[in-house]
Amino acid sequence: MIVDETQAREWIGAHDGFDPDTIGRLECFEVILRHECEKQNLVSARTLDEVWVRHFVDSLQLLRDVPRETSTWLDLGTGAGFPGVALAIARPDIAVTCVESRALRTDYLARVVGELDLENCKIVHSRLQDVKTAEYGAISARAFAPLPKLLDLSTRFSTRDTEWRLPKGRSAAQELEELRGWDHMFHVEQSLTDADAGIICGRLFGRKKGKRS
Ligand SMILES: C[S@@+](CC[C@H](N)C(=O)[O-])C[C@H]1O[C@@H](n2cnc3c(N)ncnc32)[C@H](O)[C@@H]1O
Repeated sequence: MIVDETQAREWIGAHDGFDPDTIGRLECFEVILRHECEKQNLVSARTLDEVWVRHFVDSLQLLRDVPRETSTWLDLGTGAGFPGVALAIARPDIAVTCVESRALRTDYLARVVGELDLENCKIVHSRLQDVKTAEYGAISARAFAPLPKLLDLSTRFSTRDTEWRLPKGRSAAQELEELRGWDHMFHVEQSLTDADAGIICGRLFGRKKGKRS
């Protein structure tokens, strides 16, 4: 378990799958995030004492067991940049598309992308419902929507090979247990940043025949 900011930095710095500039870019991202938090409500105030654990590691742990050749990633409701922008920083070889409906947030996200020169990160200002359908190698969503609604909205971006990574906090096991009407190979993985939190991981094959809920 990663419990403090020092451990979080060490975990990221020691990760041989991440870009060598990851720590430096995350430091720049942190500066912009803190500055922006004085102007708009982006993350809960108490998590600003633990940005590296609660946001950076919490985002980057989603790369665990994602095949190295994965080249496209869709992040739903990116908000302050999590997990989408953090993933784009650590993995410049993945084209990350971040969808966010609120203009104040996408203006800020576009500034982050510009200042960090993140050529692999595309910010889409739109409701997810209005985004053009395309297939992605991986899909993530943190604090976006309850699982059935999330799948309803985003299954059109998935193939049978798409890796889903859905941090769900304490409700992960229950949300998965209660999911009905979908063929999937999801399971819950323990979060590295919170002993009580889980991440729904795996693949989605589509709706069960004849089911609508
Ligand atoms: C609770 S925040 C989570 C933000 C970020 N993923 C995080 O974990 O820090 C949910 C975000 O999803 C965005 N959102 C909600 N519904 C959306 C939709 N239909 N399409 C795109 N973005 C949406 C909201 O504007 C908000 O920024």
